Amino acid sequence: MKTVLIATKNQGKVREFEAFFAEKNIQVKSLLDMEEPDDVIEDGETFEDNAVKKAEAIGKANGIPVIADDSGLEVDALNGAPGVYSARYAGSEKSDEANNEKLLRELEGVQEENRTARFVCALAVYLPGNRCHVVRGTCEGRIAFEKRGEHGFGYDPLFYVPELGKMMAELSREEKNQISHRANAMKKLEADWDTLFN
Ligand SMILES: O=P(O)(O)OP(=O)(O)OP(=O)(O)OC[C@H]1O[C@@H](n2cnc3c(O)ncnc32)[C@H](O)[C@@H]1O
Ligand SMILES: [Mg+2]
Repeated sequence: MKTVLIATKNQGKVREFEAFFAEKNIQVKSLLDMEEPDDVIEDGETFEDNAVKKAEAIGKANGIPVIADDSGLEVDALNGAPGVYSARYAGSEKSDEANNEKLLRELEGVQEENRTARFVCALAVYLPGNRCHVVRGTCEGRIAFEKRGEHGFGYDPLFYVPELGKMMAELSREEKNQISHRANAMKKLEADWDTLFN
């Protein structure tokens, strides 16, 4: 069976990629399966910069096809914050709980109609010997006033998806994988699938 290495240490992302690739009969590995993966410093100005940096560093070190995901949340009332700083919004220890609390604090007093936001996902594909290919997917929504839902990860309990009338964290993995920023980025890669993994 073909294998793709996802250059991430985020278990939530890994589970979503496993569901995507199960359909294609491609096995998913991640940095969580490796003993001492290289640490890649995410100091890019854009999601794309960081995704390419992660994919190239891990791909070159291992000599196999790699997909890296750099993602985050852009909130309009906060001028696009937390953006590329989404993982460490509330501090260097990367806590989803603390990030969500900070987001609610920063949006105190902001009315529902002004709480528009989007999830963004840049996916970079590295194939040995080739230059990285990068795509972007987004998902539009609104930041709620309190957390709801048990599924997903990260900012999902605060992200309301108007077209479904539910929070992202209220969607099953299958439902999220139809509409998410990651799903929309994966759809853009689909066209290149045959060349990427033949
Ligand atoms: O860099 P890797 O190892 O992939 O893992 P990470 O968790 O550090 O991932 P990022 O650098 O891409 O930071 C993404 C941030 O955006 C959040 N995020 C990304 N995708 C999300 C999703 O589908 N739902 C909720 N939050 C998400 C996530 O919780 C992080 O806080
Ligand atoms: Mg990261």
